[in-house]
Amino acid sequence: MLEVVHEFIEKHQLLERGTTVVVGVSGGPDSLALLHFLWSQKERYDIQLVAAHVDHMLRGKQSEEDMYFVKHFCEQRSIICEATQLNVPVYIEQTGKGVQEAARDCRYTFFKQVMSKYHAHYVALGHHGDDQIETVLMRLVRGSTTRGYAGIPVKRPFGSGYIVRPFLCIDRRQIEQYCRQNGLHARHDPSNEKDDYTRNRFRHFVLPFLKKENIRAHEHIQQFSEMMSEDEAFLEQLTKEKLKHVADQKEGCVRIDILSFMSMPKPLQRRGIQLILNYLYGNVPSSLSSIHINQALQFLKRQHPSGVLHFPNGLKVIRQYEVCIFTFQQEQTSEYEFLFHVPDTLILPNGCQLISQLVDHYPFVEGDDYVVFDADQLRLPLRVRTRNHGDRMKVKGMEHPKKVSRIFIDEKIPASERAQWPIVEDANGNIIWIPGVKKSAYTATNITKNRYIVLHYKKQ
Ligand SMILES: Nc1ncnc2c1ncn2[C@@H]1O[C@H](COP(=O)(O)OP(=O)(O)OP(=O)(O)O)[C@@H](O)[C@H]1O
Repeated sequence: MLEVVHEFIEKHQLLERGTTVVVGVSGGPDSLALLHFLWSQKERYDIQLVAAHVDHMLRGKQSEEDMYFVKHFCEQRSIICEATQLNVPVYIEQTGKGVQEAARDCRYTFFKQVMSKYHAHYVALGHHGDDQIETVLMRLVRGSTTRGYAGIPVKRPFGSGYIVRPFLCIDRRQIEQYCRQNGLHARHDPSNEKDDYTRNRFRHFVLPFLKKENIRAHEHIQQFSEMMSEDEAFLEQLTKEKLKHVADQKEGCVRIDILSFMSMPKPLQRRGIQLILNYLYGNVPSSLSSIHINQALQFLKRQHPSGVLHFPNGLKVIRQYEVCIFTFQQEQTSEYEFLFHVPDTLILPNGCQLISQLVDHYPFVEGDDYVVFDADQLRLPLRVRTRNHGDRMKVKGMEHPKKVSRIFIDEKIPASERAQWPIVEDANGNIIWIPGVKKSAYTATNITKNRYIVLHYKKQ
């Protein structure tokens, strides 16, 4: 086992000579073996060690005992130990995060503090080859991004240096063997047994089958993960270069030229969307998934020239003809004007739809979201646009045209929505309908004909 790990460290340049390594030690077999391994090899690598342990205060007395266990283990070997108790339950209450995510947040913040205190270059963690199998399979089954399918990275930037995982090349069985050979009696975390965590179900049901097929399955999955990471890094770089020509970003807003974007090869389109989302979110929310990337791609491809997609945390994807804008900005001042054919479905920048239909009898539809016109009286084509200064409409049942601005006020349309509200006019420039608000005098009065145009305003 030792040689395999040495080769792996060498291959990925996981440890630089003369540096300090913080080892995250939970007290379980994996991280205890890692600490012991690096301690026994510290002359070979010329490294200083600091063990870092976090009691997440989730398992009462038992997790406190884990902390004393790690401290004692380090004392016996003169290893510096930084141990702390962090109140994860309170953090969960404050943030509403899940237990695993919350514990991880707290732990990683502590690792950064320890790193900075000791000017360390590395945080070494005890993830191993079986963790890798579980992670890759779980992501394939649940769906993830291309970067996600690559699984757990061997080395990634973190704080003032890197997180490294020297044990990804070996599996649980080899670690247990190492523990036995070196007389290491690790602590036992009962939450690893429960089948109510997805990971544990993969561990208990899928892994034994794979190991039976091939005892070295972890090596192959690790190779797959490394190949995926390399391919991904290359394609991401390529995407970044291409994006420079089709997108521009300013003040938390990205604008892309749709035609040029869609002329990029498909694998770059997908990564392009991912990069834009990474850039805008900074920390991509967990509610964002590959489904959103697919949605955005479909949205760019479809026939309709306009519309809005709503993504988590208030991010909007707005399509306006040949341009698509990704933005968190609330106020969209942009005016619009669209031709509105019959029949057609128009998706408006406010996310609502306008649907037109030609029917052969008078439809008895009610409310301000529907309007019916006599097809022989209406001058086509229709247009849908935002309001203009001085707009007036002949309101049904009123003698004089009424100012559109007055109608908005009387109908209590929120001021913030008026600039984006659709107004429908005929080919003569007469306003024939304010969808969802008011009908005009141009609506059909004779109900015995056989050609009517029905317009429907479908709110989100
Ligand atoms: N409470 C903790 N304090 C410090 N480091 C931790 C802690 N929990 C996990 N780690 C680090 O993160 C790695 C992965 O954690 P994970 O919870 O997936 O595994 P684990 O079951 O805790 O592994 P181990 O056998 O090391 O206990 C651990 O191997 C260890 O390096």
